[in-house]
Amino acid sequence: MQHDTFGHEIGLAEQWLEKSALPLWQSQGIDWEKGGFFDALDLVTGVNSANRKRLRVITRQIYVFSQAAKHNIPQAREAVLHGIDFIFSRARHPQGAFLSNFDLDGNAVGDQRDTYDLAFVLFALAQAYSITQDPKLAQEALSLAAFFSKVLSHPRGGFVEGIPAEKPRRQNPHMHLLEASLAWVGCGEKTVFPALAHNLVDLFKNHFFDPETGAILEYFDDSLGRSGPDIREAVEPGHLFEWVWLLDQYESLTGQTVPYLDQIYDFAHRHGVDRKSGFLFGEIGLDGSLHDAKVRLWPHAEWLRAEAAWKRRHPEADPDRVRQAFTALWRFLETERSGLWFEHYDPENGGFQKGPVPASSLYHIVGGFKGLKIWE
Ligand SMILES: O=P(O)(O)OC[C@H]1O[C@@H](O)[C@@H](O)[C@@H](O)[C@@H]1O
Repeated sequence: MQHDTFGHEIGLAEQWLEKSALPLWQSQGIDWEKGGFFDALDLVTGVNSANRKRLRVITRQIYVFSQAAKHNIPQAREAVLHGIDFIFSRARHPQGAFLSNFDLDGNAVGDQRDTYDLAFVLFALAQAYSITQDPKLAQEALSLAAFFSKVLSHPRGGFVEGIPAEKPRRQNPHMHLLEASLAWVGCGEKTVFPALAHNLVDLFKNHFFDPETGAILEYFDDSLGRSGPDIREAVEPGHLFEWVWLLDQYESLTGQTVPYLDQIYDFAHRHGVDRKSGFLFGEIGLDGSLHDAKVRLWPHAEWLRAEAAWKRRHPEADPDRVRQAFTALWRFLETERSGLWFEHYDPENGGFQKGPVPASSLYHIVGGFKGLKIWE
């Protein structure tokens, strides 16, 4: 039915990406001279406003430009190779894996190897592999996966937070590791990554997911339980939708069924959406109570791709749910300079906050829009 194909939204998304965001982030967001990508652009001038570089952003921008390269956007492939070059030449740690933080010149700052960021390295390698088929990228991914299992795995299940291993343990790095594993499954890897994906979904089922409510908890103790004074009972609606999308991907890539997906989607809708503003809440409790109404852009991009996946799973579902999520995301993009965005919304403090525009969110926006099947 034409009415449900979201042609209007797809048109807006493609136009925003191709005419505004990608040209701007290509000209202002890549440090061709000193390597890597800039961490944030100024909301008004559109030039770099950060004094650091981060592995997280380098890897996420590799995803953005890989998607753009598949759509033949000029210089996108070069941007991907530029990012990969930074990871291999500047970020490699002598004892294995990759460092997280750098100064503007690309010199390492500190010694941290962060599990969340390393999951994104695996993800970025898959993205670059999908456009180059370079076997070196697959070898690097397999050796990083071996580092995960030999060095980062936690004796009580899952993975430590990094080296050094911070507390509390979180579902978040595991979620992104599942995303990375599925990206490699999508590239045709048949042994290491399908097994890792199954292992992570088991972990999800046994620890992160709360079967009584349909919620997903964020923080855990050493045994991935929830006891101890430091373990906050927090649920992030953005992550609920992110898991809906990921578990849908897991089902279609592995053929396994995930019976509790509907429960998560229902919990997210029942408690995660602020009916007054039309945005998601930043954080809620296990009982659905409001913890924090302040919210970032990225949860809305995850909301959009979850709704788009949901509509494909349930063709009879109300298409307005997809439009509602699109509208929420779109409102973050309505800045004076198209291609930039407001990152923070605070309903108690004047709505959108006019701060620096973090590069880390472009990955979410592209992912959200791709959920609508743009560029296909
Ligand atoms: O490092 P920044 O830019 O804050 O991004 C980090 C944030 O990214 C998002 O994708 C989510 O995974 C959040 O849970 C995370 O806190």
